Amino acid sequence: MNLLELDGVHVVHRIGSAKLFGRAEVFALTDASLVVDPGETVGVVGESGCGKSTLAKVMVGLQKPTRGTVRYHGDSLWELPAAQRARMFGRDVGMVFQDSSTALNRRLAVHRIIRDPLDVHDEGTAAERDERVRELMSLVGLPRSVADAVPGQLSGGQRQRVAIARALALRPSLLVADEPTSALDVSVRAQILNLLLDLRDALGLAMVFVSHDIQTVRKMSDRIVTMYLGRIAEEAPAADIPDRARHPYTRALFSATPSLLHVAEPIVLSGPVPSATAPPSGCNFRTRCPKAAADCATGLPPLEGENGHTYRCLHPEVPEGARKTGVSTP
Ligand SMILES: Nc1ncnc2c1ncn2[C@@H]1O[C@H](COP(=O)(O)OP(=O)(O)OP(=O)(O)O)[C@@H](O)[C@H]1O
Repeated sequence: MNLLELDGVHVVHRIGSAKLFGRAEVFALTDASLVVDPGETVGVVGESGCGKSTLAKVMVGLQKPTRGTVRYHGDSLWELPAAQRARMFGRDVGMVFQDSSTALNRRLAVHRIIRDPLDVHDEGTAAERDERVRELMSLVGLPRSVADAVPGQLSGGQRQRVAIARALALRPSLLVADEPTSALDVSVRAQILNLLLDLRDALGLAMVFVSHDIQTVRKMSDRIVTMYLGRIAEEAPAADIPDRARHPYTRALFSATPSLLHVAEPIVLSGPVPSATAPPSGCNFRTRCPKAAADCATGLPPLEGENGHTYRCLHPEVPEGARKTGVSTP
């Protein structure tokens, strides 16, 4: 059974006021279907505003889908009673956010922050909780000397270690990390990424790793999902990305880093990213796609592909030819 399954999930935000300038709809996530299996790492990558954080929030139950189903261990989460849903998410899914300086309660000492989920879920005796906090601090490489410090007294890297310890307190099966290193100094990033990899292996965690840094996503992930303007463009085993990528957006994203995708010239996308309030009809990438044709404007491209490598594109790249010549012609 899948650990987590998203089936046709849409998230639409209604913004504005009917009295002032009128209401608008923001299509933050459109028809997202995705499975996370026990023990695997799924990397989610895409430009700013493409819906990565929305997808992460849906996965941890912080965002209710406007439409579609989220199943955890086969149970449809939003059909469960609220208390049961909260218990399930609280216990079995941990989340680490981008900016630990705002995600952690700045008035609480480190040991209280890490202990909080144990208290909320009434886990063990007081002595067992204290012991678990000591164990978690050691697991994430925090010295005992910072147990009484408040977040403001810690370095950015130490704060992120506290956030990771708290997320792991209840021994979750899944850790969702949303840009966990983008607020950190470059020198500290590798340490936190290595820590996440070590913890994943030691604890057998499934992990969803969200980032706009494609190099990092590629290093961390078993499978990679590329997102564009609220939609999943392509999903593939990490070994297929970028060389065997079929969606032009995936290739464009990776061609910006020549060490990852060798093309004669980077594929420069034309025009701005359209607004999420008025995404283009048909394939929403067509207004910037080097391979766009007239048929891309009508209807959502069907999901194509096999063996865990799927994409939505009517004119996909042909990997062999593409590897030799860059972007192939439509
Ligand atoms: N609460 C909200 N109300 C209105 N619009 C929202 C809300 N949350 C997100 N959005 C919009 O939904 C879209 C997707 O946002 P999201 O934060 O998921 O993207 P992202 O890929 O994580 O971006 P970034 O990399 O910049 O964090 C964007 O257009 C964003 O402005």
